[in-house]
Amino acid sequence: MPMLLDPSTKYRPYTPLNLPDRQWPSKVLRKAPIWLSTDLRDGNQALANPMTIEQKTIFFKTLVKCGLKEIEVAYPAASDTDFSFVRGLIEGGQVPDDVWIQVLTPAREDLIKRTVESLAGVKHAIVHMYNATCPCFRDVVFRNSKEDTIALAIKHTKIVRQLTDEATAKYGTKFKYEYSPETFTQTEPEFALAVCEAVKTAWGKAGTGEDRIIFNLPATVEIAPPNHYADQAKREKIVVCLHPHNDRGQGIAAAELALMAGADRVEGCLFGNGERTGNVDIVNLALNFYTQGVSPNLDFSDLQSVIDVVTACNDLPIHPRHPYAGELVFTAFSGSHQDAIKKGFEAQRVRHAEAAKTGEMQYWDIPYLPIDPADLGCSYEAVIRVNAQSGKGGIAYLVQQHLGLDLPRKMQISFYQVIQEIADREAREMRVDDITAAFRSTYKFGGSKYEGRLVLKSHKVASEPADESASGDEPADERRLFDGTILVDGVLRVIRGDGNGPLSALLDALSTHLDLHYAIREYSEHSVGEGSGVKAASYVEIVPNLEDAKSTRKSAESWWGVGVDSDIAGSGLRAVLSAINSAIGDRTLPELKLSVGFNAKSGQADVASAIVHSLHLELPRRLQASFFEVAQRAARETDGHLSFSDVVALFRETYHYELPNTPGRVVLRKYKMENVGDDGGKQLTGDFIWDGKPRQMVGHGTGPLSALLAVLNSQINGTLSAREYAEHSIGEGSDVKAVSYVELAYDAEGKRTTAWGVYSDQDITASGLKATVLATNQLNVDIKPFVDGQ
Ligand SMILES: CC(=O)SCCNC(=O)CCNC(=O)[C@H](O)C(C)(C)COP(=O)(O)OP(=O)(O)OC[C@H]1O[C@@H](n2cnc3c(N)ncnc32)[C@H](O)[C@@H]1OP(=O)(O)O
Ligand SMILES: CC(C)C(=O)C(=O)O
Repeated sequence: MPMLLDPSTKYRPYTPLNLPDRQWPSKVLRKAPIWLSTDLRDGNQALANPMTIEQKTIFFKTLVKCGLKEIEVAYPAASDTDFSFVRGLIEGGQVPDDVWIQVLTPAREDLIKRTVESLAGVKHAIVHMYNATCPCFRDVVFRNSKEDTIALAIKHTKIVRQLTDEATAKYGTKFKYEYSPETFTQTEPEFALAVCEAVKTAWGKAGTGEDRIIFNLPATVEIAPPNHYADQAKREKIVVCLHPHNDRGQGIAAAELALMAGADRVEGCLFGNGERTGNVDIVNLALNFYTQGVSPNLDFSDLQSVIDVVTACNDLPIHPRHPYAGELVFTAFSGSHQDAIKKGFEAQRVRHAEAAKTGEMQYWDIPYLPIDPADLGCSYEAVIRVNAQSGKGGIAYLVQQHLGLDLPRKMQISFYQVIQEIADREAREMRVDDITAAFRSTYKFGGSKYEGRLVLKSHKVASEPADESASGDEPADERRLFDGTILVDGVLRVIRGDGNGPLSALLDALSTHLDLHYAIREYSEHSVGEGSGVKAASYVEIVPNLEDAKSTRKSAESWWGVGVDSDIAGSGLRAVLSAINSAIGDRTLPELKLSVGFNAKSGQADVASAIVHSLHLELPRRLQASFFEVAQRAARETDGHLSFSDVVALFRETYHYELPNTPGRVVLRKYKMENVGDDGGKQLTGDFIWDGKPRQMVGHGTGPLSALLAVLNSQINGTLSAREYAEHSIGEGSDVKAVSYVELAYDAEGKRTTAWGVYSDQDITASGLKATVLATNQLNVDIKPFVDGQ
């Protein structure tokens, strides 16, 4: 059947009230009403499977926890379950002293008796009686005249009065009386008033404060706009109570307008459960007050646990778009919303910091979010969710929240394209984990799982004065020398470069050693974290290094990279490698080939690469230079060529590195290192072998090496001194070892000779001492003759 073209032939419009001097539309709500939850009655009676006693008990406790002080707990005459539930609450002492339980009864003597019986022994109770008053019910359901209807209400009010007086005498119960002209909204207003007047007289003890009679105005069926309902909510020394239903979807509006018109109390259910389209939603109403800065006197700070109880007990879901409580209400998918929320949070942070200084109010003012989700116990996790409708702002917000990285605007755009492409291709929402994983793998960021083809293993950046001759009148900037070990497709390589800063020095090294020619177009950085754990985050945009600076700057192609490190130069270097990893894709990189000797093509760094790759030794720069000379000499002495393994074998031989039976005139067999004095001085007591003879000797110094040098210098003519010392670890976990590099200078008879010692040991002090002994044995030291007994 089609819908009617002229519905006026079937449906009568409501009759509006003519109140030309109504004032309430300009009133503002500044105080929350008295709340009554009727979840356990009106809500319960509307369920396909009414709640069990256990469910009602859990629900009741939740309502008490939320701060409800008046709770309609049952229609006790309806069923044994409802009656027993009320008895259980009272006998089990589960009703707090400041909570009034309310019970509903129709205007029938047998049912009123049963109802009041259910309340035996309670401290505070509200008996709520109803009879329908509108023409349709008078004519059809009760077949009563107006007079009969009033008489019914009077008679049964008197019965309630008598029974409650008896209960008060017996148990000391304090009662309130609530009367509902059911179907109030369909009743002639003047008749509803007449019934209420008659009931008030019949009750006979309506007073002030707790003795006020409650007149409830049920919108049993919502039939008119909310202003019409509000027009009827006038007050006269009574509690005017609202009981809105939601047939026209106006329950909230009707309650708010009627409160503006002067009502005092609202009956409703959590999340709007109840007959048909439900009762007015108490959570929604209460939080509307809250967001106007008015305390609702209810606590929904753990809203999810309330949702869990209510949905389990009612066996009804909450719509995902339900105000305040729906799963999606604090969620923004669309780009412009996300962007506005992100900007809103940033601006609010600044505004609140300022207000904290001046003592001004820190108001909540975030686009699209009328309430702080945190006030309801929700995290911001769900606020911004990403799908193909989302923009850069929301994605950047999630990266900031979850990785602590505040991406520069252009990088946001670049990463947005990555996410957009995945979301579109896979036609699905991108969860936070998807986004952070995409970020990590795009920028090779965050640990070995996301490593790229180039990985920075260790580096040093040194400075040296720039070439003065080239600098004109201005003082010359310092040049930076980059020395690093990087993993290139799994092969450790030493690379070196120089530039006017650490990043350009790295780019120079990549250009020299790996044929990668890029320039930096944009760079920014910020700190991450606070206090001693603070780190630096750097972002770079690289472009191909083209012939001229202008084309380079204007390049259409660019790649972004990010790096985090406790050291700001380190974070920049990592950011450059992150960007380079994106730029190279799967392009083939030049392999490490050694060519030492005649027509040599390999430099010091290539030879050092062979050592770091095979032995994991990151040689100090001067040792690289020294060993390079050794290698070149060896190449000249052979056929002019050294293979990769020849170079490694040559290193081992030259420095007796990890060879058995290390030869030498001086051997340190055992030692003991002790702290002496108050200034951190060291005393070394060592079992030595000097020219084959065992000797125990003691030396003092400011550290272990100087204590050893003191022993050595006491036994030789001339002086040994440490020129350079370096150390690093090799391996990981329980296999970790320390390797020490010591360069000694020997000054004797006006001549200086130098030599390196390299030693690895699980004990870092031992590695330094033994490297020093090895260096000593490389030098032709003049050992003093031993005097017996020394
Ligand atoms: C709008 C609301 O939400 S009102 C509350 C509605 N809630 C409920 O009805 C749930 C609980 N109700 C029940 O369990 C039952 O209906 C009971 C126990 C109250 C009564 O059961 P029964 O005696 O079997 O009657 P029934 O369920 O058929 O109710 C209709 C009778 O009550 C009468 N009635 C209905 N409302 C009222 C009232 N407020 N006052 C007096 N009588 C009433 C009807 O006129 C009808 O009487 P009739 O049999 O003489 O024609
Ligand atoms: C009994 C009354 C208050 C009622 O529930 C209604 O009319 O909706």
